[in-house]
Amino acid sequence: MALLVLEALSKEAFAQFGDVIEIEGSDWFPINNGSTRRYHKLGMVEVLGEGGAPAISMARGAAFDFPLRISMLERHPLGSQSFIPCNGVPFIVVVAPSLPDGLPDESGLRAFQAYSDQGVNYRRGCWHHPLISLGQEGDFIVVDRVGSGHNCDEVDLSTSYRIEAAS
Ligand SMILES: NC(=O)N[C@@H](O)C(=O)O
Ligand code: NI
Repeated sequence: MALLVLEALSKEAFAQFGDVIEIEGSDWFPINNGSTRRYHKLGMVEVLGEGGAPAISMARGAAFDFPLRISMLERHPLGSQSFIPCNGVPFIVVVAPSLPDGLPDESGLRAFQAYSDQGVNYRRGCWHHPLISLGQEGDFIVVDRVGSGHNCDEVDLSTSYRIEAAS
C-alpha cells in the first residue's frame, strides 16, 4: 500500500484545492465600533446549476484513527463544500488535482492535517475524501450547495494509500 505523507495545512499549500478557513494569519478589519474583528471572505461559496442554492448544514463525523486507508475520492461538480470544526476535533483532508479527462491525478494526491481551529472550503469540483474526523467524533459546520441536480461523483483510486501519524 502506497504511503501518503501528512502535510501541515496552510493557505498557501492548499491554494490549488480551495481555502483554509482560519483566524491565525488571516486579515481582519474592525466592526461594531471596534468590539469585533471581521475576518472577511475567507472563502467563497460556489453554486452552479438550476435549482441549486447555498445552505448551512452540520455534520457529525465518526472517529477515525491512524493508520488511515484511502481508496476513493469524491467531488461536487456543481458547488464548493466547506467543513468548519465546531467541537474541537482535528480532521484529515485528502485532495487531488484533476487530470485533463477530469479524473483525479493520483500523482498529485495530498493529505493535510487540519487542526480544530482550521476549516477548509473545497473549490467546486475539487477531488477530496469524505470527512475524516481524527480520534473522536467531530461536529462540523458544512456550507455547500443543496438542491436538484447531480452533485457528487465518486471514484475508486487505482490503489489504496496509507496515512500514518506524523512522527
Ligand atoms: N455530502 C456531505 O455532506 N459530505 C461529503 O460530501 C464529504 O465530503 O464528507
Ligand atoms: Ni464532499
